[in-house]
Amino acid sequence: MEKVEALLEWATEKGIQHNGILPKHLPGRGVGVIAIRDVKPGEVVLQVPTSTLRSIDTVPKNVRAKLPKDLSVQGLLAADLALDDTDKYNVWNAVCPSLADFASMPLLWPASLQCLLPGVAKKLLSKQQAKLAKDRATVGAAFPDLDQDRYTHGWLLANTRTFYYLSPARRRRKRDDHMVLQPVADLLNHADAGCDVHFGDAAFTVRADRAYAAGDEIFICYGRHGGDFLMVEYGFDMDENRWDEAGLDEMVLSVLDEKSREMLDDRGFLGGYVLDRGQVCYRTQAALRTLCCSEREWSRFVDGMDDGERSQKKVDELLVELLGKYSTSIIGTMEEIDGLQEGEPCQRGLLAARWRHILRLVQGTLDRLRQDLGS
Ligand SMILES: C[S@@+](CC[C@H](N)C(=O)[O-])C[C@H]1O[C@@H](n2cnc3c(N)ncnc32)[C@H](O)[C@@H]1O
Repeated sequence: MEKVEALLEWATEKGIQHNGILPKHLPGRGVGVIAIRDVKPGEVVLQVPTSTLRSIDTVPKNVRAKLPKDLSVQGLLAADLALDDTDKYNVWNAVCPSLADFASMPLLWPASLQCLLPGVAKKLLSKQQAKLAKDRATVGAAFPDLDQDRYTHGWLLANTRTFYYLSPARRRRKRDDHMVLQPVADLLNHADAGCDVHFGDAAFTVRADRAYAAGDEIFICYGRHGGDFLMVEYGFDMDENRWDEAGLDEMVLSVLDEKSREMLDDRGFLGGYVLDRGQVCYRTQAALRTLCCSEREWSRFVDGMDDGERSQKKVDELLVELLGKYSTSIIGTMEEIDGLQEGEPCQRGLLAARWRHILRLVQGTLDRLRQDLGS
């Protein structure tokens, strides 16, 4: 762990205070941060002065001047990371993942695995691909000699390690312009609940949300993200995630006729169907109800004037039928993944894990519905 020690020495010189914690390699999670003694709830474990951030403001003028103003901040930070040939950030860079370490990101998977992603993840991936292609073309036009892999590496670092910091000087700028990179804090891994974090004008502060024993990993929460988002944006999924959701668009849309689609589109309810650990979303209830009651009754339901009780049994029966079919198709996809040789084991493993988590959500709902229906 010499690199980590060098980073901590460099960080301390820059005024970064770490208290009772240490970065450590953790199986399956790259580098993370662990407690090295018992930590009490509320204790400040890390403080990173805002003077150490890499942001839109620290990109050298010679880089910024060559790039158009409408380039995304992610694209700009990526250009800075890829073009930087000074040794200013060497110690920090040495602890960051290499391009090969990003193998689990679906963006880098072979197309044969990408096409087996769940629908929600596929949509997220296609937006991400378009964003990268746009940034790459813009930066490539200004810096034609820039190596593509170096740019992709910088782009993925910016994608997975930026924080949102509303700096006083830039309050009026658009949301994305507040993305910043910060040393040491960028080593904290994600959990669905984690330490309390606060960005003040002077520093980013991480406080223990609970007691940690020596050896426990210290997490922060990157946001209330479901597994599809975590997989595409960060390259991992979690076995336990209270915010996880399973997308149901393909399954629900496949049974809607033209008339139902029109009714739903008119009221802004076409697509975006999900279920989580507790329930099937209201949008799904509205969509399936178009097939289970009169148009008048449906309008009253979406206007909030009818609780839908009269049509609930029919909706639940339809759901049981659809979720049953969905389970069967997920099991088929998992068997297909199992027989594949394409891509790297970590890629196939993540894809299979994602489907396993979706299947668990779907089957949990199925069990509940069957119990309610007494079937
Ligand atoms: C901000 S960095 C955290 C530090 C990172 N682990 C490293 O090695 O530098 C975010 C990346 O960490 C990994 N990560 C974060 N939380 C994770 C978790 N709960 N399980 C697995 N990987 C995680 C993912 O690769 C993600 O893209």
